[in-house]
Amino acid sequence: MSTAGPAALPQPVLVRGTGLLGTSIGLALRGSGVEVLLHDPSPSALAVARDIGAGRAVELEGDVAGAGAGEGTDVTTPGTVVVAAPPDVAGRVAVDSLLRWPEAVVMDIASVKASVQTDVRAAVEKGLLSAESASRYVGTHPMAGRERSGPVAARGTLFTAAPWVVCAEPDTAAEAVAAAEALAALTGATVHTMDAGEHDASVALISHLPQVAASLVASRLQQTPAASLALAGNGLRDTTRIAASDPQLWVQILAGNATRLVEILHGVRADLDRLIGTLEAPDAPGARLDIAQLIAEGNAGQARIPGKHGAPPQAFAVVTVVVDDTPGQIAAVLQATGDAGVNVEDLRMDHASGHEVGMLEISVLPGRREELTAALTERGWKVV
Ligand SMILES: NC(=O)C1=CN([C@@H]2O[C@H](COP(=O)(O)OP(=O)(O)OC[C@H]3O[C@@H](n4cnc5c(N)ncnc54)[C@H](O)[C@@H]3O)[C@@H](O)[C@H]2O)C=CC1
Ligand SMILES: O=C(O)C(=O)Cc1ccc(O)cc1
Repeated sequence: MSTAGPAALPQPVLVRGTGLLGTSIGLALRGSGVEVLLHDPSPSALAVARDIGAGRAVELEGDVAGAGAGEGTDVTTPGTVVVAAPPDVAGRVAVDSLLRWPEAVVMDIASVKASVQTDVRAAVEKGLLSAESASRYVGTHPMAGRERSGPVAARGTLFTAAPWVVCAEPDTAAEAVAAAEALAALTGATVHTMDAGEHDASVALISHLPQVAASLVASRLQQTPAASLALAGNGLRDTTRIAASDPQLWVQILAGNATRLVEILHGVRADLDRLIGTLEAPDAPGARLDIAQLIAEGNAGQARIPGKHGAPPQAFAVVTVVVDDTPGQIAAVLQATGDAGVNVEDLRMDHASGHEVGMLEISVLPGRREELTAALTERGWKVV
């Protein structure tokens, strides 16, 4: 857990790269009263970020192309630089920032950490940077995002209760670690400390494998007749949501962590080959047990995923209520739930295609299900 207070964040904070993440960081920091400067080589990305209130747009000295949307070359020296550029340029922008502002803490938020760290260390080896200068760099990664990119999709609440990894390496200055922890905490995130290698191995499994799996499943749907797709339920939606992600970003993420991901994919391939073999002869002795084992192993892995806010996994009971597809219905059900004194642990809405009704799924503590079902039924709601 972070111990750094807001004072540990040197201000102003300059965000370099005002896409989805950079603009969301700007919005979250502005919401906490932090002074934020913005820069992006794309004039439109910069102007949108500025216009939605993520900070003050600036132009950088020596940026010959000039972003054009800044309010003149900035003379303010940033106390902290957040590099929120795409992964394949994040290292270069981090080194450039360390050189430009010799006192500033420089952090990046790229999805893969070892490659950015390598770029910073290479600059030291080439004599471009002193080891002391490089110690002002700290790699970080907020584990929050969206399937969409660009500043228009940005949200100041994106990081609320999300994990934010801070890679404290032996050669990272304590003030840089403290600044990163303070920034993450100011956005509402929860700090997790690990080194870059441990981070990259972790995200290969918890982020990069799910992306590949979602893309592989969703790619099967390209030629599927509309009549079949009309039957789709939450299973398909849950397993393919992130298949809508930006290909340009994911090319860089997967290529940047390829070695670690390939190791995991070999394991997946072995399991897949075994499943295919089993299903080719489903009546062979032991085949049913093999299938049951696969599903049970999935149960065991799924049960280990922590709940919201990093809480231990918890099974909630779900109360499903049929609501008309008209304004105010969800609010009315939630009001009735509150009146019954039952806390909503989670909520989702499901629409049956071709029907004017929706299914509101209210997750509650298992011991409260009967009570809520009775209370809602008594108030005239249809609980299924
Ligand atoms: N999209 C996601 O869900 C998450 C992304 N990240 C990381 O955040 C970073 C930004 O990703 P997004 O905001 O999603 O991408 P994005 O595509 O929405 O924004 C990237 C921005 O960087 C700008 N840019 C390009 N070259 C630049 C340079 N040399 N200097 C400064 N800015 C430059 C682009 O013009 C663009 O506005 C990436 O490193 C990504 O790995 C981290 C967590 C989640
Ligand atoms: O939408 C989701 O569930 C994600 O997992 C988004 C995401 C994408 C890239 C990252 O580096 C971190 C998080």
